[in-house]
Amino acid sequence: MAYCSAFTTAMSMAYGSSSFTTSTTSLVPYLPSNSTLSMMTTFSHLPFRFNLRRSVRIATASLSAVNSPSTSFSDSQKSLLLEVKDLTAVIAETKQEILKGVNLVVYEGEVHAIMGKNGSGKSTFAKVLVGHPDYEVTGGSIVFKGSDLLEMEPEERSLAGLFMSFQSPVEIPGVSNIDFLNMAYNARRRKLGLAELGPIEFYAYIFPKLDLVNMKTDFLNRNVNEGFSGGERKRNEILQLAVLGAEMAILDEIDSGLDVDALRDVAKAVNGLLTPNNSVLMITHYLRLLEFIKPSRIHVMEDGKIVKTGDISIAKLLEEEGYKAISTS
Ligand SMILES: Nc1ncnc2c1ncn2[C@@H]1O[C@H](COP(=O)(O)OP(=O)(O)OP(=O)(O)O)[C@@H](O)[C@H]1O
Repeated sequence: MAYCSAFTTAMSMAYGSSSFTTSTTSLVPYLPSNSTLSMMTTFSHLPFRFNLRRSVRIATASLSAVNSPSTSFSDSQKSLLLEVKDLTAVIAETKQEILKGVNLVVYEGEVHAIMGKNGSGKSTFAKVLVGHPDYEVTGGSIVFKGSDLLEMEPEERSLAGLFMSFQSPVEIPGVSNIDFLNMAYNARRRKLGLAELGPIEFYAYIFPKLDLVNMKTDFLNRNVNEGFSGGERKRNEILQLAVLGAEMAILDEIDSGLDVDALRDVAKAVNGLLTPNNSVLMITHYLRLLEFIKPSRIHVMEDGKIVKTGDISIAKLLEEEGYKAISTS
């Protein structure tokens, strides 16, 4: 399937010089277009190509769940959110197979954790879910909210409610955090037919969310991720999630590089964002995160496949005995 190359080609042909190259940041699909940002911005070391104006147009629909009021529900009312069947994928450039038949089912309101040795394919799986162009899907299916995710461009996937926090969030020089979030949030409001929030109203909206991730207000005036420590970047990712929302948040090692207080803050923030209607898929190496954000299911990935699924006891076993305790090879 030439999904990724089709994506890259389509973006280049359709948007040519007004597109820009940026990285795998979770906010890329929400980038707004205004006088500050509509200039072409090039981060030449990074792979994704997106168009600012188009990104705004498509960023405006379904980022809703986190910001929607919660409703009470029981297990029998749960809806299927994500169904991955026999997913195989290769590195686009080398055709090396990384995912070798991943199966996963996630219902609304569930928290799933993926663990696994370094290099087992966890981040690749997450990136394939959001349509990263480094990978080509060669088989299997991904259904998200009843739609074929593989038929959607990366931006459409975020429109459909996927959010990904990457292991290494990127900097966006020259763009302040608050402007970035305000414009992205307003783009969504425009699409929903709601009045935009001016700077003061937006500040009132975002202020309690800063508390959620225990971030100082100074961070709003700093350029996106510029000079942020590893922990601050992670908090900033969760702030973005809190502002924009998602029906499925994919969090790739949000615990890496966090001190114990920051871990508690980030976990508390994620827990605060959970509703019966949205789900979290988190990749982690450590039990400590799972003690803060309680997963419904834990999956262990090995050599591009999920080889074991269970409850928190899996993480405890791994912590005590390492991967040899459950290795299939
Ligand atoms: N774009 C790429 N180019 C080359 N190799 C890649 C690429 N993406 C993934 N790989 C390789 O695929 C394998 C799986 O990588 P991946 O990042 O998915 O592992 P992971 O389970 O997330 O590892 P970790 O726990 O160390 O983060 C690794 O051997 C990695 O080097």
